[in-house]
Amino acid sequence: MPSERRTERRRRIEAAFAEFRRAVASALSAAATERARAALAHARAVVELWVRQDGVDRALASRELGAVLRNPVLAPVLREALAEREEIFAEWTGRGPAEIAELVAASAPGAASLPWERWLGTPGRHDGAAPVPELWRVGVAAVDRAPVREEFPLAVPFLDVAHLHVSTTYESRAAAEGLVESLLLRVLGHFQPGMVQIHVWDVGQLTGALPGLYPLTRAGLLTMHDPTQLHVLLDELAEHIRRIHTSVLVEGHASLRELAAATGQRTEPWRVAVLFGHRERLKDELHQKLQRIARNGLDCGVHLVIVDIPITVNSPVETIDLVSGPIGRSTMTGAHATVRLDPPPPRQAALRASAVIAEEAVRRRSRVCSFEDLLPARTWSCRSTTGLQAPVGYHDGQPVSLTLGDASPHVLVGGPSGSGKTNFLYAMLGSLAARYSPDELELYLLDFKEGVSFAQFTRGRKDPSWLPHARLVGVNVNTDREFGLALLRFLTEEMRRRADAAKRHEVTKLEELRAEDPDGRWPRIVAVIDEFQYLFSERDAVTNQAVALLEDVARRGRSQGIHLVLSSQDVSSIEAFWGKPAIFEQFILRVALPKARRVLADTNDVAMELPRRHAVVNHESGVRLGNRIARIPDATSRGTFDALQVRLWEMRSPALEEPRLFDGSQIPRLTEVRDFLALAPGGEGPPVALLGQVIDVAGSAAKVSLPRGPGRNIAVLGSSARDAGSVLAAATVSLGRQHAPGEATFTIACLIDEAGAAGEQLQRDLKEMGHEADLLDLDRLRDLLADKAERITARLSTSGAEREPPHFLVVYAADAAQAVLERKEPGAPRSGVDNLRHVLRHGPELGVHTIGWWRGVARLRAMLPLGSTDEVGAWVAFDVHGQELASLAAGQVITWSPRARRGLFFDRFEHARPEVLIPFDVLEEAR
Ligand SMILES: Nc1ncnc2c1ncn2[C@@H]1O[C@H](COP(=O)(O)OP(=O)(O)OP(=O)(O)O)[C@@H](O)[C@H]1O
Repeated sequence: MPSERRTERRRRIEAAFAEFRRAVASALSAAATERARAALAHARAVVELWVRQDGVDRALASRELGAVLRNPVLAPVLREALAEREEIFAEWTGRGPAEIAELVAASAPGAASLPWERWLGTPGRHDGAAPVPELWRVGVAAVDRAPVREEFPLAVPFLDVAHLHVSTTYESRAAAEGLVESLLLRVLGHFQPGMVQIHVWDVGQLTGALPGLYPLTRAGLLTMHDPTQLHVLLDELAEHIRRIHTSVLVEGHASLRELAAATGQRTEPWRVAVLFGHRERLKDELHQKLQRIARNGLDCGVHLVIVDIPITVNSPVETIDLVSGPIGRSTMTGAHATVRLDPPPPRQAALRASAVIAEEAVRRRSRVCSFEDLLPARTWSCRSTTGLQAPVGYHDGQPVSLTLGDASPHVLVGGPSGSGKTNFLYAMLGSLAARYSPDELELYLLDFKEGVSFAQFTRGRKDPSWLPHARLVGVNVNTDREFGLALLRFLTEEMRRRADAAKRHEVTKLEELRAEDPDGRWPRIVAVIDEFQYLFSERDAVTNQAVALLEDVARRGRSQGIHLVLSSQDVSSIEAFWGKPAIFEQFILRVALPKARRVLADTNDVAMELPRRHAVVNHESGVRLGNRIARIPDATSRGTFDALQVRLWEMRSPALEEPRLFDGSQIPRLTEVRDFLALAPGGEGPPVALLGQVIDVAGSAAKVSLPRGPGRNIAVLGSSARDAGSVLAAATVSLGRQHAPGEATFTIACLIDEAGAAGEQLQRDLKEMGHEADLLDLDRLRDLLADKAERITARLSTSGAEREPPHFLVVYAADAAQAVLERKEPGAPRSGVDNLRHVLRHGPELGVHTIGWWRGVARLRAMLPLGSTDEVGAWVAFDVHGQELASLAAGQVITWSPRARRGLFFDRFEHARPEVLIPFDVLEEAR
């Protein structure tokens, strides 16, 4: 039945459809659940992403996201985010802010971080020598996402380490000005007035910025610059940076900070330039100038506070971006902390404080700076490794320093008589001596002035103190230019010693040597020669030698830490100086006193206008750009240098010896001379006769060695019985000191009455030493010579004759015997003169040495074999002119004009040329 089948089919179809719908429905419902699940997961993932992106606190704070987050369905996301944040901040919460607060308190002491109520109104005390605060407080900050909002102080690095860049919105500009004013008040409150100078430039206005600081303008501590003249300010700053590099940072220090750390003093004030812009880029040229200052300023104490001037700089800059009023961000705290600036001190308090600082600055500046002001807070705290630096005067209350080092090794000081050169030298020496200990600095001081202006440095009759740094002090030397040569020779010798030591350590400079040999004693040496033109006062050998030595010291002293200070009243006429560029070019540092001529460059006439008691200190070879004018305090009145000297003297090491004194007016005592005291019987080598003192730094004796060999006799020439007697006595007594009694024979012959007393004194002296000493008259001398000549002949003809003890024959006024000795006695083989010649010629080989005084060169020659002078190997001449002496010095030209109490000494075995001798004081002394 077809219809039943149809029905059945339909039912099956319907069932199949029903089944299909069910299946479809079921499939559809499953898909919906999955979708809902997926949607929830997606929603949570998205919310988590937002939370992670913005931070849970920001997300909760946001109206939309906050509502979403509070949906219970998303609770796990919030829970997890909060837990995670707690975990992340666990280290920070409670501890972090406290640690920062501690750090700020330590790095920003006093006015650098304390609330203004604690310090504002009192001028700062720090002079810049102590470490500068590393941070300066500007406000507080808090980490945006921290679970607990905890504020911590925000302090920024500033002086010496970073510039500050502030950018504002329209509504936060006032807050930025408050920030700058507060920061500067902190800086001004920390340092002594004058140590910080502020320059303000505001593109929009001539005045108006930083009103709380206005009173500072009175004292020149704040300068408002013309809005149209930014380039002038930038040029000034650039020039200042250049000057610091060329005249202050000259010893290899990279920055003023490093220099202050090395030397213990800060001589240059900081300069802070505050620039207010209006968010527009500067013109290229200005932008580049500013970039250069930013790049180089920090090392030279030049700091920028830039407000609203877009600039990219390649040097440390802290940035504060103010977004709304005092709220913003800083590079110090990063992108995740909000900064809130401290409110600035009330205007009236700021004005009062600025007025107090200005007053103090004016007071300090107008106060006549005293010698005391030149002295450092801590005596002997500076190191001279890289150079010497010391203030010598003041300009506007700021110290003006002088630097001796690689870049400015030597100083030339000039000024007419009475202009204050001596006073300047005292100020300089006092300032140096108070800073550097005697292990860091040695002084060699020579004064060619008539008078004794350097006598202060040595022990005096009333004042037993002496300057511990002084190793040599020369006074009354104006007639003996050789003292200058002696000093220069000593310096060249010392340069050689230092160069040798440097070579051994494979270095080239003193600075490196000190690093390689930290236990060695390598002080810098400052050698002062006052009125040095005396050295070159004649066209003679002394001048030539002085020029050569000076050139050497000037050129090589630089690297060996040896510095010359040459001072003169008339520098202009010193031909030997200006005619030798190799010398004067080394004198980079020039000091000109009022009306000094030629000390500075020819076109620089500033010294002509200089008031009394001032000096121009110029570290740039005298060019105008290098002028620094300083008022020099009184350093010579009682209670100034002398008081310092007593203090330093009391601090000296007990091992330190007194300085050697060159006193041209003093005659050295034989018995006090080191070389004499060192003599004793049984010494090694041949006996040595001491004739007097030569002019050298060691105070050495003029020595003649008397080995058994030809020519070893000594002649003293001249008419002065006193001087000749001194040489004869010194030679004989010193020989006596080297022989035990009986080991040598002494015979004294006194041929004129004038010398009688001296001969008798010498005999007594020898006897006191235990020696046999005959005192002969002319007749006995003739007999002795005859006898000696015969014995000498006999011994010469006997080979292997026994060695006899030495015999010293001392003859006063030997020429007086000529007439008598020339007479030939009947039956005698030779005349007395022949015998003398024989003794002079052959005696020394057999230990018979004659020490004789002849009252003139011709008189000596008359008693020597014709044409011969070989018998006289060593001589001292007193009032004899140079040309007469040529024959006794192998024909060399001798320029010598006799001077009172000075002899010329020559030992042809030892010397290339004669040298000056000071006879000893040998009288009235118990030996
Ligand atoms: N800066 C100063 N403050 C106070 N007194 C000073 C100062 N400079 C110099 N004098 C005084 O002026 C006088 C002359 O100074 P000083 O002797 O230093 O000059 P000088 O150039 O060395 O002169 P001369 O070459 O004639 O010796 C001295 O009495 C000195 O005390």
